Amino acid sequence: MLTELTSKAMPKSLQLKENCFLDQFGERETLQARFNYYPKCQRPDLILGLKPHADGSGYTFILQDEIGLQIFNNDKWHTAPNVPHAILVLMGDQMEIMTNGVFKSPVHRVLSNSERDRISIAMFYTPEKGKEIGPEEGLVDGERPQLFKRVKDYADIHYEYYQRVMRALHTAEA
Ligand SMILES: O=C(O)CCC(=O)C(=O)O
Ligand SMILES: [Fe+2]
Repeated sequence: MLTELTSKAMPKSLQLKENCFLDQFGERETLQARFNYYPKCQRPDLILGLKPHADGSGYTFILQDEIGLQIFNNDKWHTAPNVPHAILVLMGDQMEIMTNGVFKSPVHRVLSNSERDRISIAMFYTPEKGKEIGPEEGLVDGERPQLFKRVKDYADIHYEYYQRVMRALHTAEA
C-alpha cells in the first residue's frame, strides 16, 4: 500500500529503522480524502483558491489536474509542478514533530486560475486517535536538541487553529 511504502522509504534517508514511522502512526491510523474543486475565476488577482495553511496530518498525498498549488519557502511562493499521474507527498505538522524538525511541514496555498477549472484530491494520512507521537530518538542529540514534545490527537488542536487561520505547530514545541 502507498502509505506503507512511503512510511518505510522516509526512514532510509534519515538512517532510522524502517518501521519507526509506521509504529508511530499506529495500527488504526486514518487516511481521509478531500476532493477540491476550484472553478475558474475571472479575477484571480482578487481571490485565492485556498488560503495559506500547513496540514495537520502526518503527511498528505496530492493529485492535481492543473498547477495552482504553491509552497512557501525562503520568503517566496513556489508553484508545485504538475507532473501527469504523479502523486505529490507533502509533509504535515506531525512528520515535522516525528522527525524533530528535519522534515518541514510547509505553508501552502492554492491560486485561482482564469482559464481553467482545477480539481485536486488530498489524502491526509494521520496517526491513530489517542496515540502519542514524538521526535524519533535517533534524531535527537547534542547538536539537535529535542524541538518538540510528545503529543496526542494533534490533528484536533491543528483544526482549532486552522479555523482561526493560525498555525498550531508551536503548541507542540518542547
Ligand atoms: O488543492 C491542492 O492542491 C491542495 C489542497 C490542500 O492543501 C488541502 O486540502 O489541505
Ligand atoms: Fe493543505
